[in-house]
Amino acid sequence: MSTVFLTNVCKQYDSEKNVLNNVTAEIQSGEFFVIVGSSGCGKSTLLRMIAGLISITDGEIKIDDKVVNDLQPKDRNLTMVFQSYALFPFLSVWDNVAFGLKARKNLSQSEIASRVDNALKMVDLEGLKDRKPRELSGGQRQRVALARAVASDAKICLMDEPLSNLDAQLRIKMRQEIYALQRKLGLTLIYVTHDQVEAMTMADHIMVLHDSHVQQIGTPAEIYKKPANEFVASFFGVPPINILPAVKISGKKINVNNDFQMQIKQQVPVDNFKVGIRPNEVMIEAADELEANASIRTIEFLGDEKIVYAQMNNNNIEVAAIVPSDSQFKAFDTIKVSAGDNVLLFDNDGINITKNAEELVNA
Ligand SMILES: Nc1ncnc2c1ncn2[C@@H]1O[C@H](COP(=O)(O)OP(=O)(O)OP(=O)(O)O)[C@@H](O)[C@H]1O
Repeated sequence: MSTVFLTNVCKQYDSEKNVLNNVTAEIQSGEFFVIVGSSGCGKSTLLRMIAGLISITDGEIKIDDKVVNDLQPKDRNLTMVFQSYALFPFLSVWDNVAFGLKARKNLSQSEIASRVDNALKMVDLEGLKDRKPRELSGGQRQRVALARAVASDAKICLMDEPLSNLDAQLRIKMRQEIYALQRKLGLTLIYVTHDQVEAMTMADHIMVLHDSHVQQIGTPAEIYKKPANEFVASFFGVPPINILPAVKISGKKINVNNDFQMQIKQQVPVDNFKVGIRPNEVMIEAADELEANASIRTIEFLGDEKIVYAQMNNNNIEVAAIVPSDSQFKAFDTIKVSAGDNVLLFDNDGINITKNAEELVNA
């Protein structure tokens, strides 16, 4: 077992403001847990506190039933993979992997050799064991860092943006390799990234950090379909969800951005609010200037589909719509924008006030 419990963890560096406030989470043994958020939101700080590399200002970190607040990193039974790989340039691949094991002083030569050989086999690097890091590609260097984590035999592995130095294709490949390795070894993996696609594709659970606070913890599907607030809704999805101001007309009928009216599935408890419409829920049709409520600015061709970016008539708001790639829209066309009823509703503080899909069935 290797479950990590965070309870009201706070961090304050020198300034008065807390970088992190009351972070509480339970990271289950054997799960792939992703911490995501924009640059500077405190992801690395949180990971380093779990590792024991920096102290926590307040709160408690527990691994299984042991409070580890004051334990040295080496006594926490975890391993860490950094963005920079942290390899020794003058040591071979084999020696890089063996280094941490030799430093422990409690392992025999043969135990070390068997662990290193096994780890290199796991990450498919047996053939390159005598090379120096400079003789490896970025992906291979990343694999050496992974082999080090595998050889350590720790059940908790912390990774800080491990793929950010790799090109897009290699990132996808390594993503799959890390995922497979995590599953095979049953590791509790805590993985930091700012990349929402990495988070969505790999995580069992995602923690979204913003503004020094946890915004939401949930499965990828929960985070995408039932975002806690406007920030979370906007963070996930490419292109991002469209957010437009709306007012209630009567019952379930609303006016969106003073550009179009629509029927939604629920009553809204406030008169002014916001509607979130994913680009695949936006409908557009050609319209003459009298009928139109938007005009097309640019179109991006993506192969099977196109993304149309249109300027709404009111409030200078741009809306993105996903349309089939054979549709004939072009820049500067005037169009009529509308939406299906599968929308999210946010109050003016950005809190999601959409009723659950289950409730909507009977609403
Ligand atoms: N040693 C330090 N002393 C003072 N402030 C720090 C220190 N380390 C980080 N910070 C500040 O704490 C905040 C969070 O930093 P952190 O590196 O944890 O963010 P991050 O989410 O990992 O960002 P990125 O994605 O850019 O790496 C930032 O405002 C940063 O400037």
